[in-house]
Parts: sequence; structure tokens; C-alpha cells
Amino acid sequence: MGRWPILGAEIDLIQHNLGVSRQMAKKTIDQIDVQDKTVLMRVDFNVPLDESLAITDDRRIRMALPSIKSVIDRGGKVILMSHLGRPTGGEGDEKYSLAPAAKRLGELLGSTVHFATDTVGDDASAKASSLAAGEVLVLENLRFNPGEKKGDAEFAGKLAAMADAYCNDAFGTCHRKDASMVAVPEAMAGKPRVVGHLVAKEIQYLTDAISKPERPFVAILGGAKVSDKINVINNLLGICDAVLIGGAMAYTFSLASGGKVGNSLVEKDKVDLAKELMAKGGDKLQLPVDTHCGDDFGNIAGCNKKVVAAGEIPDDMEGLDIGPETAKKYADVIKSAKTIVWNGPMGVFEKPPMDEGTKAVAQAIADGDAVSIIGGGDSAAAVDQLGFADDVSHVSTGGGASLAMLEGQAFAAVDLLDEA
Ligand SMILES: Nc1ncnc2c1ncn2[C@@H]1O[C@H](COP(=O)(O)OP(=O)(O)OP(=O)(O)O)[C@@H](O)[C@H]1O
Ligand SMILES: O=C(O)[C@H](O)COP(=O)(O)O
Ligand SMILES: [Mg+2]
Repeated sequence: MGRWPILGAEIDLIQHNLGVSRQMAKKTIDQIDVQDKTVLMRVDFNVPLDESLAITDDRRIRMALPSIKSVIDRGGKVILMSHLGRPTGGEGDEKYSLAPAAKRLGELLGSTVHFATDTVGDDASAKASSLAAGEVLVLENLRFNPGEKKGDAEFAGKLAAMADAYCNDAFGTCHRKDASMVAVPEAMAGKPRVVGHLVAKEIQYLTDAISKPERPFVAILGGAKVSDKINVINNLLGICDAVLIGGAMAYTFSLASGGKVGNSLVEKDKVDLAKELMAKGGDKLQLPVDTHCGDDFGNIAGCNKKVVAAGEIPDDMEGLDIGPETAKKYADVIKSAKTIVWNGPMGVFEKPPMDEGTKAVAQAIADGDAVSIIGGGDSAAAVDQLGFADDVSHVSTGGGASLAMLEGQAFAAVDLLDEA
């Protein structure tokens, strides 16, 4: 691991962008008068749920508490809005309800939290207008309304009309331009539009940590959102010294190098991009050398499983984790790093033994002495569940959002808010 090339121009660009769009001080929720006022607060309650719809990691809810308390403790009313998952508008969407998140919030606050079964319909309007000072209402999943993803102005106008002020405390969603992130605050021009504690804290931490990273700077990328996150690799190659690939992302690369991927999750339309990235990345882009695969995703504990060389996954099997050789190879790189950004588990960590790759990476971070930032709903759940949360420097609530920051992307959802 002797070579750590740095592309100075790309670093300058990132630092420039971080400097311009992140360090502009925004007005915070604590700085506005909320007594008897209604605050419409966008939070990211997109929490991981198990098959019985129990929340497996409530970090995103806990991290929103300071902003919610800031309003209710000062005699204000809070209407919370969030998305959960990616409902398609068809059968089975019930599993994306925010009802479990509203219930958990009530437990954490130790008070009744009202829940509306719609977002801009009769139930939401009735419950919003009867809200008393110090009370909280959670609206149903914003993405049940197609207007949310489309940034629809009419949908946004109805949400905006419910409140006297807007607060963005949804760090995990700050890279999105959904209606609740951009069109709603736009529709509330003239009323206070502020950031919450979580957004302020995350942006500050990530700006400080990644604007001048101590080197070697290693990025670890995995998880399931391949088409969302594969594009970021191009930029990561410019600013990091090594980029380690795991999770489902790995199989698109395998396909690009002519390997056999069986039934693995792949994005065929990203194969050309994967080829370009491999050519650009050279040794810096590190791919798995072996894969732990299985023949039944629905029954991982009981199915046939075996470790094969990367690119040799049998036709009736799928890749579910990095193999032990890859874990060892990645652990060596991680232990010599000084800054680490990790988004996306190395495998299906929810189902042992496919948690082994993720565990090995987490252990290597714990054994090393790098500043480590783990981002993402499921990645945060993984480090918590595997017992490593205290060994990382910062567990960010944003996966895609922290990667977007790393790219130096501007957040329209933050830029349009009031300045302090
Ligand atoms: N080989 C694989 N095949 C299928 N799913 C995988 C594989 N490896 C990891 N996963 C799944 O990826 C999911 C997490 O990916 P995701 O990209 O959502 O990460 P995240 O940390 O939640 O980031 P974000 O906050 O951006 O969603 C986990 O549920 C895990 O089971
Ligand atoms: O989990 C996340 O990264 C955020 O909640 C955003 O979700 P999305 O990727 O579905 O927009
Ligand atoms: Mg996720």
C-alpha cells in the first residue's frame, strides 16, 4: 500500500464547494419564536424495519428529538413529515406506513403523538387544526402521494398552508429535491424557514472532517442502492486514496469484467459505467476477490451456501456477502487509513452468516485509528447491531446525503433556508 495519488484539482473543487455552500450560517429552530405557532418539520424517519414492521434502529428518530423538543418545550405545535422507503403506489405499500415511527416517537417523548392516516387529506387537516400547544402530529408517508417525488407545487402548497414556519431536520434526505424538501419551503417564502439541530450538526461535522482529510483517505461503498451510488465512485476516485467496493454494487463490476453473477442483484445498464470506472480507478478501485453466496434469499439461514471466487457465482445462487479473502484484504487497507467514509453494508448483514463481511470491516475500523464516518440508515443499524457504534468517530444519519457532501454537491434544500 505504498501509493496514494492525490488529484489536487478535484480536491480544490470539493473544498471550494464545501466552503461556499456549507459554511453559510443558517437560522436554526432555536432562533425563531414558536409560542402558539405551528412548525412544519421535515424529518427523515426512513428507519429500517424487520418483517413484522418492528423498527430495528431508531437512531433517525432519536436524532430528531432536540429539534422537536425545542418547539414543544417553548409552547409550539409540531407537524412532522417524512418518507419511508420507496413505495410504488401498488399492493404491499402498507408496509411503508409511518405509524410505527410515530408510535416510537411517542415512547421517546413520553407523551401522546397524533398520527394522520394521510398527508394533505381530511384526517391531516382535522388533526392539524385541533393540535394544541406542545403537541406533535406525524403525517403518513409523503411518498404515498406521487406529488412528493415530482416536487409538485399543488401538493407542496397544501402542506405549506398547514403551518407558520418550516424546519428542515432531515439530513438523510438533504440531497433530494422532493416537494417537502424544496417546493414546500419555497411555498412558505415570507415565513421563517430554518434548519434543525441534526442538519446543522451533521453538515458541520462532515464539512470539518472531509474538507481536509488526513491521508490515507479510504471510502468503503456497499449496500443495495447501486444505481444511486455507483455514480459517486467517479468523484471518490478523485478525492480518496482507495475505494473499496462490497454489497450488491460488486456484482455489476463483476458482470462488467465478464464474470458470472448468477441471480445476484445487478444493474445491467450500469455495466458500461462500471467498465469506465475500473479503467479510471486502476489499483485504487478495489473489488472483492471472493463472494459468499446462497441459493435462497428468503431463507438465508437454511439455504445452501458457499464461498466462490469473484465472478464465479453459480447460476442458481446469488452473492450475499464479500468472502473471507476480501474481508482480509479490505481490513489491511482500512487499518492503514487515517480517514474513512463508509456507506452501505458489505452484505445482507441482517441475516447471519451474511453479516461476516460487514463485521470484519467494522472490526478493522475499530482496530485502526482513523477518523471514521459511517453513513446511512442501514449502515448505522449494522454498526449498532454488530456492537461497533462506540468504535467509530461519527455515525451519520445520511448515507446518500453524506456521499453527496463528499462530492461537494450543493443542497438546494438547505441553501434556500433563511440565513442567521
Ligand atoms: N449482496 C447483496 N445483495 C442484496 N442486498 C444486499 C447485498 N449487500 C447488502 N445488501 C443490502 O443493502 C441494504 C442497505 O443498502 P443501502 O444502500 O440502503 O445502505 P444505507 O446504509 O441504508 O444507505 P442509505 O441511507 O443511503 O439508504 C441492506 O438492507 C442489505 O441487506
Ligand atoms: O435512506 C436514505 O438515504 C434517505 O432516507 C433517502 O432515501 P431515498 O434514497 O429513498 O431518497
Ligand atoms: Mg438504506
